[in-house]
Amino acid sequence: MTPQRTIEVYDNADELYRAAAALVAAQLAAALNERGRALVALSGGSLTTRLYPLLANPPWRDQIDWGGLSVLFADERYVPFDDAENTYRATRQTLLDHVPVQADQVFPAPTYYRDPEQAAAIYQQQAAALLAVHGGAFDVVLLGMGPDGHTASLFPRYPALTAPADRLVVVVRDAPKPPPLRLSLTPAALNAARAVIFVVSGADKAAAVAAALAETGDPLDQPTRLIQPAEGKIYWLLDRAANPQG
Ligand SMILES: O=C1O[C@H](COP(=O)(O)O)[C@@H](O)[C@H](O)[C@H]1O
Repeated sequence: MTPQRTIEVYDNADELYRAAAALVAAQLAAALNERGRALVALSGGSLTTRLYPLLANPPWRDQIDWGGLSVLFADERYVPFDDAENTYRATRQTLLDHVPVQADQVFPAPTYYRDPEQAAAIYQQQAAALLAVHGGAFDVVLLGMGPDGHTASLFPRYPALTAPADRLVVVVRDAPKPPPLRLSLTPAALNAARAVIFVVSGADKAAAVAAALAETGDPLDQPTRLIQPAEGKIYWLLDRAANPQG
């Protein structure tokens, strides 16, 4: 089934991120209201500096019953928790340390294992267990996109794109964007979602947005096209600079 897709374009980045905060808060509030709990997968990069500080503050912070939330990461850079590149660290600094979420509600990717394959296996178990508790789906998967079209740590033409359907987490080696070693949820895992929200800002991403929204071309060249939650909705929130139509 093709998911329902909504594209919204905002005049500038400030408006984009405010709209994204409103949408994320509304989706999580609705899930919490309906089921008493919600599962979210968070991404890193610009979302940590632009979106998460908004969610950590009124009015959006007050719309979410944080006690019912479980938090996973769509991807993680394979660096220690105290490394400036670590997404869990950045997310704590800009969001999680500022909202009433307890440590046992947050599931950082365990990048402290010497063997990343072991870390991926453990993160896979955690993701599977959380999905089972949450009815088999994330309530919200929050994604960015790089100028090369990568999303989470799914880079064009990388083996992670064709991971078997029962794999939820993969190790990504030699990523073209540093740091080179990463963990990522797979397309199959990200597609187990009631809502996927892409938030994309900046003129350097307009060409990748055009390819992402196109119906033609090889999806392995454009990983975002593999994100098609059969039972969910997709939102593309763009600022005018990132919109291929301007
Ligand atoms: O490396 C990453 O890049 C993507 C996109 O980041 P952005 O800064 O261009 O928005 C991000 O979504 C992902 O989580 C991160 O690991």
